[in-house]
Amino acid sequence: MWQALHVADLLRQKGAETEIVPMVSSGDVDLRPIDGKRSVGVFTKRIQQALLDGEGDLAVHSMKDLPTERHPSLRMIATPDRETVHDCLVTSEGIDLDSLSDGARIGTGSRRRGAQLLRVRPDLQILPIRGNVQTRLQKLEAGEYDAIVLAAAGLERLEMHALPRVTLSLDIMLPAPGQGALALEVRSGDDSAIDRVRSVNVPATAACTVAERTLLAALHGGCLAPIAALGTIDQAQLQLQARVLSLDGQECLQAADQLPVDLQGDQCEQAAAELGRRVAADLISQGARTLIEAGR
Ligand SMILES: NCc1[nH]cc(CCC(=O)O)c1CC(=O)O
Repeated sequence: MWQALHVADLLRQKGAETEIVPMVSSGDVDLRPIDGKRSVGVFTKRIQQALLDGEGDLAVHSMKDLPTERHPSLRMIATPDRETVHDCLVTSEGIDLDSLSDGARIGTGSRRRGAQLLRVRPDLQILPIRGNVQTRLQKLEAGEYDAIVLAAAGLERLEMHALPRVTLSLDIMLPAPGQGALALEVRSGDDSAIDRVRSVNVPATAACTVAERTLLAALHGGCLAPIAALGTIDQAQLQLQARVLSLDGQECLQAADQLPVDLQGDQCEQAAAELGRRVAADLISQGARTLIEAGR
């Protein structure tokens, strides 16, 4: 809801009025453990169906929840400003990773988060957790876990500034492709929506996230694999760093590369995609496919 209202606000600044159509996704209500096929697209499918059925004209997704395989009748056409990309450790005391007791119970259903934590703290117990941010916080509070890992973006959007949490550094926890960014999707061919929605696109965010998502797609990992990637722009250079891990964190392949981009140019997203493919190829040459297969 926050994200939809935010996009409505951005569109209003560009002179376009909108109406919010609230919806509950299965990711909000299905609390069963994460499982291969069933868990792909749980936060986005319901909303995409509403677009296809004409219940709405614009879908607002968390980009990291949106599978990379595109629907033939839908188009992701804009990526507004990005929130913080980091993950953070949430505990009742606000302690850091080093201060967690030996064998502490960590709630995360994300293989990417679990593997990166185990890489630096092999003693931790990684336990499944599901639901939206509020549900996960309730489970922490109830004592089911000693800590949980959440995206800073979600907490900042929900204005949970008082929540005891520490930011995990990028050396320890590289984010999911698209983390902190929004994906705006419309029906392909809906030219009036496309024109208006394009006006809130931020080219720098689009370039970074295209690189991250192209890498993810090239690895055929799907959104559940232990794959982390982050694109950044510094002095007209687009940089992409990425990691593929074994589930126990004992193996960790890393790659990074960069190329010059012209954010005003119309070739920018193609260049970003090229960078994503290049970094993916590097990881594949190091054996990423085997790690990803083993982690299924
Ligand atoms: N999988 C749920 C989800 N989807 C997007 C966010 C956070 C906001 C974002 O990354 O854009 C979250 C919660 C979390 O991972 O902590």
